Amino acid sequence: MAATSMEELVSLCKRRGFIFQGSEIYGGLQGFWDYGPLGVELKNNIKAAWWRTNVYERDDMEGLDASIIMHRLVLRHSGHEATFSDPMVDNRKTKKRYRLDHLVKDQKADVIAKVAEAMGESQENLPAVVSAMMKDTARAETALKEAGVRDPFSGEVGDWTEPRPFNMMFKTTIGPVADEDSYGYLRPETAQGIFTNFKNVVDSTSRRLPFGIAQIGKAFRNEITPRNFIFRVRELEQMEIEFFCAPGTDEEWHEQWLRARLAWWEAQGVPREKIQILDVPKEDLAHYSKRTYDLMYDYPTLGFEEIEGIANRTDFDLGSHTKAQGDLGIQARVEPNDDSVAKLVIPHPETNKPIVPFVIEPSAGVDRAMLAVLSEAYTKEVLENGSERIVLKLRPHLAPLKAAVIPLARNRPEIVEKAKSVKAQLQALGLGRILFEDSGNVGKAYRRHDEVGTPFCVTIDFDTIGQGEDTSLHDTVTVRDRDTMRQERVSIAELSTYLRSRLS
Ligand SMILES: Nc1ncnc2c1ncn2[C@@H]1O[C@H](COP(=O)(O)OP(=O)(O)OP(=O)(O)O)[C@@H](O)[C@H]1O
Repeated sequence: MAATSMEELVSLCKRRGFIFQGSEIYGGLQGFWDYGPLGVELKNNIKAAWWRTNVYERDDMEGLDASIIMHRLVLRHSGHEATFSDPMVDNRKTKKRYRLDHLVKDQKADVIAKVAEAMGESQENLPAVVSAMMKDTARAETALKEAGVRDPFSGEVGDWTEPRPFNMMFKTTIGPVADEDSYGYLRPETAQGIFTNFKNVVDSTSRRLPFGIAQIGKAFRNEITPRNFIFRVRELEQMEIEFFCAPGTDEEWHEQWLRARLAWWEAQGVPREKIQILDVPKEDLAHYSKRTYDLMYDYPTLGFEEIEGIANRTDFDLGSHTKAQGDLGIQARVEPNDDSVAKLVIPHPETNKPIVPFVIEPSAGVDRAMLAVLSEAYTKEVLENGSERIVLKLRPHLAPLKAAVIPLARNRPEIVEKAKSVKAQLQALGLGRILFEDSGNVGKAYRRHDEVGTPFCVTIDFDTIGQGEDTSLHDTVTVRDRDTMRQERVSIAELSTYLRSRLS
């Protein structure tokens, strides 16, 4: 089972401390979210699972953590200054601003058909319609008005401007003097830090082709209309791999990474049938891409939307950032670069001649991963007594809390002390966070831990301390399983092995 609406996820996340609105006590800041006590654990677990699979379990990968603020020349030569933009349109009446493709997509079918017809494109191919609008913006303005495109804010037909490109990078001044040259950018993707460090990593690790560099970190995009909870945010986190290979082997590596990434999503509880592979049509490809597979996950309420892009970026990036471009046989069309001081080459595995390698880039969003994982885990069950329970059936390695240790009576020091010592014993296993939970009401604690996906609740009672009716239960605890709700009596001596085998 999975969540059926975004609202139930939003509500659970707020109620249980996964995700809060950023700057909430001052009215909130649109497109920014804060991860609460359980959110930070789930997020860390997702990132750790990704790092384990893509760095530790492979022999052809290195890790990196590059800085967020980058030299403006990096983003100039990457192409972002010129092209990292979304089409934007304003409604003069409401002063609201929209991303053109989102605005058109959200209209009624007959309105979309009229816009498409005016632009001479098929209504089935929205990217083509939008691209035609950006090529002939005067015609686009007329098309928006004549088709009766409504403003989602007011519900009324808008007085639309000509659409224009809006650059999504956040600019910031660096240092105490704000002059023309003292600005940099917050990176809009982590990838550029990998390209600019290519030579450093090769020189310091003696890597040869094929090999990759992995990075997890924040990226910033001034999205025109951030929306749908953490699906489209302005401060996001990415898990990116740039995998370098010899030209001619790129297509095979692209396929291999597609398979590897689908397997990873499945291991996080996101089943194969909930992901569609979009082989992005040639006309919609980013300027650097030879081919891109977008993995589209079936989000509640939203439907199939991108969770990860796997792009063949050819030799465009390193070719754009290298010096001596003319000597290197670069295949992509790159802009001249007179600023770079490094030659970004590596020996060809067969000829040993220095080449600019091709790049395969699997790029996934942490926030969108979190939403998918939460959505898949979200389960509503009707119990035998007719009551309903919400349970997050997260894979144990992702669960924010691995176990809760609950003293049955919080006013009995022997029970509380025993519970604390059991908590310390389990915490020392290094499986993740174990919670000491003395809220007093075991039934309520079970409910709460079902909702946040804690795989096991361990209860310490009078039997545990040898004061129950059955003295043979001395030094045993009750372990309740989240999914089956079955309770088992387990001796404290065996508890570590019991939990370790079920949690790892
Ligand atoms: N604004 C955002 N909010 C949350 N995650 C994002 C955002 N933009 C990108 N991502 C994540 O980063 C990944 C790689 O970024 P990429 O540039 O390929 O996205 P994109 O094609 O611009 O996404 P979209 O078309 O949805 O704007 C995406 O698959 C997504 O998981």
